[in-house]
Amino acid sequence: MKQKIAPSILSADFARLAAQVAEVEAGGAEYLHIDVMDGHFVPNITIGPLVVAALRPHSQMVFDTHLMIEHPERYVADFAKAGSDLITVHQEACVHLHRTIGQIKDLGVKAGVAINPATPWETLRYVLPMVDLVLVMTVNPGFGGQKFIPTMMSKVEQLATLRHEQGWSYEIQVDGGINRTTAAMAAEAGADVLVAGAAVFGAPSVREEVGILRRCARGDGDI
Ligand SMILES: O=C(CO)[C@@H](O)[C@H](O)COP(=O)(O)O
Repeated sequence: MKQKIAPSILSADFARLAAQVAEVEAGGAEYLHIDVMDGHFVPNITIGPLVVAALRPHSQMVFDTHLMIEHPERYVADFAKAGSDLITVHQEACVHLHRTIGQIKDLGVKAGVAINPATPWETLRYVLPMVDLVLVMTVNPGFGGQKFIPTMMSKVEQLATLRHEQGWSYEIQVDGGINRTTAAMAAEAGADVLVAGAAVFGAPSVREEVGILRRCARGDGDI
């Protein structure tokens, strides 16, 4: 299986954001992971729909918007209008998760659901048939450059098994601490989409690192 690579712009040089996005796209990244943080659900504050809309004309990648915000239902329409192709909300931030996922799909974009490290995947049991993506956080959300939590791989394995057994179609995404080593671990567990911030944007060649991570995920070594 060929894993998709989703560079996280959280670790990009924001003064050269469009150029950095172009570099990862030239490197073959399929998704652009856009981390939206509100200073409430997570301690950090990042960007809003204006930045998504500004980048949209510059890229053909799937705009994968990860909302780490409280009351995401208030903002999903703005992010869809700005050009997001996929909007992921946190289970922990949604009082009415089923309704919010339905709201995202009604906007004509793909819907994802994310879980923090302490959240069991079983909490998603009744929304798994309706989501396009499940994001298993492999760090506690809020910051780039944190250490991968390997025990999260059992969630990935169980979600992959359940998908197979039930004939569901969600992609499994991992996010946090993904590098040349952990990319292989996540792929082995069954992850389809690998988010990577520091590993991509901190690399000597941003463009080449996308392909290197993909090859590492496939077990082809770190060259
Ligand atoms: O959502 C988040 C952090 O909350 C991530 O998308 C990070 O941006 C990943 O960064 P690295 O751990 O790959 O540096």
